[in-house]
Amino acid sequence: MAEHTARTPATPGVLTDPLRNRGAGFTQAERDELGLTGRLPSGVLGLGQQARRAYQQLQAQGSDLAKNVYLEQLHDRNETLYFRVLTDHLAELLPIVYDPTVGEAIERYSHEYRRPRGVFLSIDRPDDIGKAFATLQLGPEDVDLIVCSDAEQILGIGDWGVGGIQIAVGKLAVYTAAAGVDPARVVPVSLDVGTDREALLKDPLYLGNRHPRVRGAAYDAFIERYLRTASSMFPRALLHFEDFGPSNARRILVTHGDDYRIFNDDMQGTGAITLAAALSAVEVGGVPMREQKLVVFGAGTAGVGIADQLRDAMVRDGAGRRQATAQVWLIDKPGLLTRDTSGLRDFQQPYARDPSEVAGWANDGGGISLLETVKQVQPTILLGTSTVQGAFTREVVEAMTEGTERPVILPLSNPTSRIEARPADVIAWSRGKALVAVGIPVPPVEHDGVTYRIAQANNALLYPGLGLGTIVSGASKVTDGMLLAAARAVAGQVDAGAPGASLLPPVENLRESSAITATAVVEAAVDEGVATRKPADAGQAVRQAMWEPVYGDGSPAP
Ligand SMILES: NC(=O)C1=CN([C@@H]2O[C@H](COP(=O)(O)OP(=O)(O)OC[C@H]3O[C@@H](n4cnc5c(N)ncnc54)[C@H](O)[C@@H]3O)[C@@H](O)[C@H]2O)C=CC1
Ligand SMILES: CC(=O)C(=O)O
Ligand SMILES: [Mg+2]
Repeated sequence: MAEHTARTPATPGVLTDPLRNRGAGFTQAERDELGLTGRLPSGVLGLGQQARRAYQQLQAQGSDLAKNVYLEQLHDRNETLYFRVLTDHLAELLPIVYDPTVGEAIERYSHEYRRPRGVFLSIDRPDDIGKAFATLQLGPEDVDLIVCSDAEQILGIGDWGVGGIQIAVGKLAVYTAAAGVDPARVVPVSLDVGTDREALLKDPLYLGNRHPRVRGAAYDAFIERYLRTASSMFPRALLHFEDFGPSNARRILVTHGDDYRIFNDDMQGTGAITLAAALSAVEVGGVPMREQKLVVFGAGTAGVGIADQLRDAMVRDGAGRRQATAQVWLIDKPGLLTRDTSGLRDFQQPYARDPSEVAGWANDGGGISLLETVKQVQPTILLGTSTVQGAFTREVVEAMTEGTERPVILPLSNPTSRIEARPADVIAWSRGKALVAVGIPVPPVEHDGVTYRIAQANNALLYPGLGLGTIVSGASKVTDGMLLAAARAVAGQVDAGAPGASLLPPVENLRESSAITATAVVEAAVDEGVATRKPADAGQAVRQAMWEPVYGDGSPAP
């Protein structure tokens, strides 16, 4: 077979650089100037026309996964066009580029693979971290944000090895579409430490490291090296951690949170968006925050991250710290967690109950159940972060409704196949009393003549604004005060009191909502003394910083 030689016809670089490529959007003058003469059909389309054509092509795809793949290919060809399509149809396309379809794309990564996006760092080649980042050819001032994942706990679907790069890509797409974070200044990273999923290890097409997950000192050293290298090469970058396993997620944040500008979305972002939903619910339900009683079903990264933030909110509302901690009950695989539960993890310990307190509770030998706990405790809030579909049964919801006037029920597990209860069932079983939020987009529910809009308590409603505020303020870290400010800003955008009203703002308004959240975060960063930039008008600074999907000269596209 003939080898390609140096005489192979070249594709002009600008057509293969998604950040600069405009395809048929290049004007004749631009084509001449950029060496594209004769390399495109004669017609010149405006960005709006290109976006309409791309949207039509998208509609022709036969499944959500095919739409995700189509959009990723567009992303790799022309980022401005990709983001124009995404922002024009944000509510419709968020579930395609992000939760829940991104879960499928991750599972299918090695099979659907077209071309790489991001930086792939391997635990087998730790010396290459700096070299890999250097290939980006970006300077110390050029990066605002890096999202990394080691993919041990992707959404609710577990360990997906190198496919986890797509959660970093998806999270970054949302940062840009929802909050205008500049896509030229972000980097998705896969931290490939191996995988424990047999099916991947045996799959001949699997593209990641073909060995079990490396744990212990070698893992910690790899993470530390990543943090050191990323933050010394890109000192302004916010380092977002996504979908790590529970013990690593927490340990990394606790160990390094004071030294690096780290944000863990599954703990902090999820905690803050759930706090926002709870703040809205408290307005409706009338029970003050300091008196809330929270049962967490699924006491992992997200569940305990949320518990911590709700406990802190109770303390700020006047409860003593011990008291507030005692108003949280954690349930995991062994049932209600008590101090004598074996295998209790360190972050669960503060909430473990005294065994004498629950000695008289029903225990079938398999532990104290969710239903028994709800009956005994009469909680005001029930949280699901377990990945166990259907765990919130009719009996559980009815017991919640008997115990409190307006129960707050939050089945937050993703994707759809993992949700603890369907919102329509929760509304029906609670006779319209429950205040509900879930992790994925769901249509409104009709019950007894009322239309219930179901809030999407997904961290995507909060982290883009939080990240933008962190970038605009140049905050040296993400403080609890910034998280609280973000939660309050999100909650402040809704009036949850009207019948059937949502607890959180709609995704349709995400760009505006993120701007409001980012402004509050900038102000909090200044107040907390961590801002390195202190704009006189935070709102104006945020809006000016928001990247728009338009071509070069910034003029609106036809
Ligand atoms: N809505 C949102 O914004 C977010 C939702 N999540 C969702 O929350 C879920 C959990 O995620 P992570 O906390 O990251 O995972 P994780 O693995 O850290 O936590 C899950 C916990 O549920 C427990 N669990 C499993 N089966 C159980 C059972 N039968 N009974 C009681 N507990 C059980 C596990 O032992 C573990 O402690 C996922 O579905 C994820 O998609 C996570 C982050 C954000
Ligand atoms: C939304 C998200 O971060 C998760 O489900 O893991
Ligand atoms: Mg996550």
